[in-house]
Amino acid sequence: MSLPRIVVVPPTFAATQELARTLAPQGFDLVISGSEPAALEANLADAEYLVCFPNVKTGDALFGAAPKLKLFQLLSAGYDDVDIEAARRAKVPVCNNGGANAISVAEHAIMLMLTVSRRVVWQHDNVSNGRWRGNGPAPRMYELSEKTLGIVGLGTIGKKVARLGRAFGMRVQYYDIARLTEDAEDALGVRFRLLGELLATSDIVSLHVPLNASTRHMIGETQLASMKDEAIIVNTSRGPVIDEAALTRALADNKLFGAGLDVFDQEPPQPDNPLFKLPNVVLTAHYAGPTWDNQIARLRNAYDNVQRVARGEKPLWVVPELAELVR
Ligand SMILES: O=CC(=O)O
Repeated sequence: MSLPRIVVVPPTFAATQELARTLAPQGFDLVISGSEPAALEANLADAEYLVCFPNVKTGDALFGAAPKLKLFQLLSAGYDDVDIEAARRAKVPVCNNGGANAISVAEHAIMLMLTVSRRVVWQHDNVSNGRWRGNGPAPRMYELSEKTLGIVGLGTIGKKVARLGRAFGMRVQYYDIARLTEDAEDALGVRFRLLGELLATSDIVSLHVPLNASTRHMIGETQLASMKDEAIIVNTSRGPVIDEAALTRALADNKLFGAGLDVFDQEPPQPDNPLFKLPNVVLTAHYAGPTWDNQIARLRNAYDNVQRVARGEKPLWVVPELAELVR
């Protein structure tokens, strides 16, 4: 009898492909595939499980090529690029990585808060170009301690950011469509605020919402204008959650102290993106997630879910839009 097939589409790094092999559970036929539709669809013909990133092009063609598919297991937290309606038609549950990257993304968010508030890029540029502290007066720099951190989206990642923020001595407030119980808020040390109140009263705002129709451009010109003059905004979620043009204008006009951005409207951004010229931004290349520790953690979670389904159990971390498929 042939073994159940898992198709894994890892990122292109050779080392990660090796990791995908090393961590794979026994008792399965493991196929490492590229993401090009033709090759992938050929590999999917007999596959019961697909483990991949959302850069795999989903749609009726992909699900049609995989008639035995029981689980579409993402290595990512976000699933905004996945064709959820096609998955629903094919009756295949889509699962995310179960919070595997919460630590890496939360640490990255804190790193962006620190590098923006301490003007690290300006300092590095001066020191490494022989200017030591620069030619003019030093810009203002801030501590995190005693500042108010506003977290937008208190899921697994947002909660981790809250804990780290508390460890830095910050007051932490949050906005989410679902409010915690008062006991849970007390245990985490956070206070609920409506979005408008949160934006107007936070020194640092950190975004941790999924991208969907209600979060696209949830931070636009009006919301940016309502923020404190010296506020910092950090985005490690998805670029389109912020109106990038409005943010660029606010930063250029010094309406905000600065921004730390790991995600952009378009990735990679165009070479003439005006954000590149601004002194008050720190930009990273959508690298908040993929630490090596996280590559391991998310493959482990993915394979655990595969084994769960293979045992006849329900998968964990099904995206809410498809919850009815596993009821
Ligand atoms: O962007 C990264 C992820 O969604 O995990």
